[in-house]
Amino acid sequence: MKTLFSARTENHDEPDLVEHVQQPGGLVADNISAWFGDHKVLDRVSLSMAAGEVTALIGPSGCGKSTFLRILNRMHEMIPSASLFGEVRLDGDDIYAPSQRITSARRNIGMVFQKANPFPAMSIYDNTISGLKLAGIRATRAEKDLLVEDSLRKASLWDEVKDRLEQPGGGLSGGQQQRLCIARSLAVSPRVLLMDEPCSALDPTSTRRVEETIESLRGQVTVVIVTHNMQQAARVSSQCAFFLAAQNTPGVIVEYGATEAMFAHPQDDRTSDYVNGRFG
Ligand SMILES: Nc1ncnc2c1ncn2[C@@H]1O[C@H](COP(=O)(O)OP(=O)(O)OP(=O)(O)O)[C@@H](O)[C@H]1O
Repeated sequence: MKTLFSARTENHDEPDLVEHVQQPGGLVADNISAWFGDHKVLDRVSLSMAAGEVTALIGPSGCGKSTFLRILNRMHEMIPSASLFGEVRLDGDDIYAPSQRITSARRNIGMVFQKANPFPAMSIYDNTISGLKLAGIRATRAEKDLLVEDSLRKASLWDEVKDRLEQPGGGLSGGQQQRLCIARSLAVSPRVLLMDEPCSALDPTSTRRVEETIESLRGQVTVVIVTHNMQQAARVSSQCAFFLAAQNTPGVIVEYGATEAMFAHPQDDRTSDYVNGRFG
């Protein structure tokens, strides 16, 4: 992913024009435990998410997949009662180290939510680049034009909206709004994109478009996606982690590996039961 724009870095007061290239990052979660108050919801979960690959997190409701995802970009700590133990490293750098700014984690590790959340009254153009200001990135109009087109193309939305970029984002269909949110995340050139059930509110056609978008991002950004849809996990991911929380116990990863192998020859009976729809 290569984008030309000016960046205000955390160490400089003045923006300077840089050729900004962000490669996909390898993400490692090491020994993660998490709590809401004294309710422990994850127990010593470790997972490597390979750079440029798509990793799917699957498992029944309530086993801690979304909590784990939020820990990967420091959103968990926004919940007042929430706490965690363990380490998350992006290409070896601990994102929770005291020297690391939360804004830097968010910039490098973007997130797309279950429900599309564009700014409804803001134009499609401005929605796409709305993350730049927050990320401290400045760009000229010409650079923004390039970035808007590039991001909307990556999100497979450009052809549908190129003639109405000044119209409000809220006027798009649900599926288009979700792809607009993906474009908005991509515009700040993240190294990792987290997706929390991004298709659960979409019809089959929109779901297919989002899956095509995910497929096209392979190699450009590391994707971690939570999904309840086993077919979707099989279609889009190369790696898969199966989470499970047995009754009244915190969530753990039961099995992790190449998606194809996990679906064809699961090692654990519980994985087999889940991927074959026998529970959950
Ligand atoms: N904000 C919160 N406050 C208190 N408890 C929470 C909060 N968010 C989640 N939990 C609890 O943490 C546990 C894990 O929830 P989480 O949403 O991470 O699971 P999940 O596997 O993503 O579920 P789903 O597939 O239904 O989205 C559940 O017991 C849930 O009730």
